[in-house]
Parts: sequence; C-alpha cells; structure tokens
Amino acid sequence: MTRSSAPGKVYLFGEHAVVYDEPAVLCAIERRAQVEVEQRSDGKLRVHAEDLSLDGFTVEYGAAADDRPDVDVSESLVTAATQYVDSAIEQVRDVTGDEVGFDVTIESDIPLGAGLGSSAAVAVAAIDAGTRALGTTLESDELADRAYRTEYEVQEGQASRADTFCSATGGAVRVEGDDCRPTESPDVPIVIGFDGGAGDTGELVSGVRSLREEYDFAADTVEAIGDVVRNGEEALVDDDLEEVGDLMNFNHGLLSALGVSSRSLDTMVWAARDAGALGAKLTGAGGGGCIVALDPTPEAETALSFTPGCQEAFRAELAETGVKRLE
Ligand SMILES: Nc1ncnc2c1ncn2[C@@H]1O[C@H](COP(=O)(O)OP(=O)(O)OP(=O)(O)O)[C@@H](O)[C@H]1O
Ligand SMILES: C[C@@](O)(CCO)CC(=O)[O-]
Ligand SMILES: [Mg+2]
Repeated sequence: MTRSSAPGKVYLFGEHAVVYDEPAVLCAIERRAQVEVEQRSDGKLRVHAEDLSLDGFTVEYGAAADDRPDVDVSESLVTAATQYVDSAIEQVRDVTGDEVGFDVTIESDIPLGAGLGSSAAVAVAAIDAGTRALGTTLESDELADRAYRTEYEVQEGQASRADTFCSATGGAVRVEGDDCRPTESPDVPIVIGFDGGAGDTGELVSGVRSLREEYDFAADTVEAIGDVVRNGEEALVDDDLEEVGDLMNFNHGLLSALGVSSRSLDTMVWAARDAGALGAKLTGAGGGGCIVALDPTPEAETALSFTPGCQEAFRAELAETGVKRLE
C-alpha cells in the first residue's frame, strides 16, 4: 500500500489568463488531498472518495462497466465527480503500460470546485501513490506533467500547468505557458473566505474562451490580466504589500469582466476590503467558492466570519512541500 498527499493552492494573480500563456503567481497552501493506493489482482478499479459530495451525494464506485456507482443520480453528475480520479489512474497505467487494478481511497480537506485546486491535488497525489504502488517513483517534473495531462484531458484541452505544478512542487510558483518555476515565497498574510459553493472549472474556462472569441474586449482583458501579474511580481519583489493589494483588486475587477465572479464572491471581496484588507480577489476558476484577501491584521478574517454567505474564513499557511510520500 502506498499513500501520498498533495496541497491545494491560491492564486495571488493570473488565473484564467494563464490558460492563454499569460503569467500567473500562485502559492501552495496547507490544505491537502491524501490518496492511498493498493494494487488489486483482478484488474478492477474501486475508488472510495469520502469527501466526494457533489449536489449532496457520496459515491463509491468502480471503473469496470459492470461496477458503476450505486447512487440515485444521473450518470453525468457521477462522471463530473469521478473524472479526475479516473484520468489520473489512466496516467498511472500509462507509466507502466499495465492494465492494473487498484483500490484507491481519497481523503481531502480541500473543498471541491472552490478555487483551491482540489482537482490538481487529487491528480498529483493519485498519480504519485499509484506509480509508487507499481514500483516507480516519478521525478517532480514528470509528476507535475502527468497531473497536468489529467487536467488537460478533463478540461477538454483548456488547462494551464499552473495548479498541478504548484501542487507537485509546493511553495510559491510562477507559470507562463510551459515555463514553470518555483519563485521566492512571498511573505504575504493571506486570508481565505469560502462561500460553501463551487464552480465547474471546465465550464468556466469554456465560458471565458467563448467570450474571448466573440469580443475583442475579452481578449484585451486577458492581456490586461497579464499586465497586472507582471506589475504584481514587481510589487512582491519590492515587498510593497499595499501595491500587491491594489493589483489584486484590479485582477478581481478584470476577472469580473470575464464573467467568472459571483454575487457571493463579490460580497466576500467587499467585506474583506471594507474591513481594511489591502486587497481581495477570487481565486481559481470562480463561479463560487473562495476569495483570497491580503491582511496583516485579524480584521478581514473576523469580518468574513460574520459575513452572511461566507461559510468559513481562515488564514492560509504556505505549504513549503508539494507532494509528500507518506507510506
Ligand atoms: N476529495 C476528492 N475526491 C475525489 N475527487 C475529487 C476530490 N476533490 C476534487 N475532486 C475532483 O475534482 C473536481 C473539482 O475540480 P475543479 O477543477 O472543478 O475545482 P477545484 O480544482 O477545486 O478548483 P479550481 O480548479 O478552481 O482551483 C471534482 O468534481 C472531482 O472530480
Ligand atoms: C481557471 C484556471 O486558470 C485555474 C483554475 O484553478 C484554469 C487552469 O489554469 O487550468
Ligand atoms: Mg481544478
């Protein structure tokens, strides 16, 4: 039996635009997905995902055609819930060329679809534990690359390397197209607000693509996000937190223009700003889920915890280590 964990992440700058090769800066955070893998002799795949509650169901399923989930929901919902795990296991099989079977158990404290990179963390941890179960330990770059292919496949060819590289490597990273590198961990006081909701990354990324194809303003907005990120990088190097915060606010405005914010994300962003946060923006794909605010004081976290529509507010701790090999 092998067990690996991998962290979630927040974007300081650049989600969505990173899909179009603009730069992004993100930080791994100490919320993890843990995946345990045991090889099966019968070639079947059984995934037990305790935390996999989407629209209120929990599912245990196997990938074999005769072993579909015994749940009273539509096949498409089940597919949405299980596709990242299925695809990650395909990557494991691709490494060894074997049609091996596995028992896979997933535990995660990263909320699903909330912008904290649960899909990337599950993919990284599953591929790492799965390949080790077959006697191969992947280098960090190959692990990140294979996890990226998982996201690329599930998001139908519209994914950046950002989330998976960050989760595999840990710390703070900068991603621009295929160029992925660790960057100096910024000492920034990050607060997260979570509205209890979720957005589907694949759908939100598709929405931005359509908008970008239809309107010049949307293509310009994607480029403008790239400008904000480059300015943000300078502000981070200068340790100019006020400027970092202002640029996060601009980044949020541009993401709103692309249609990926929501009423509750905006409400949390304004609650944090009104409480004195230096800046606040949504993180990840948007549609619902989490915001990230910059605040050295306890004020934004407290204000968020009293904001109707905010289910949870917490301070994020940077995860220095990406994938962890536990057994
Ligand atoms: N604990 C888990 N167990 C099994 N699958 C999970 C788990 N957490 C996430 N997933 C998979 O990841 C999907 C959510 O990924 P999605 O990319 O939409 O959101 P996210 O990664 O949390 O947010 P973002 O991409 O915006 O950072 C789920 O539908 C499921 O397929
Ligand atoms: C929206 C997006 O930029 C980040 C999701 O966390 C999609 C991606 O980079 O693949
Ligand atoms: Mg994701």
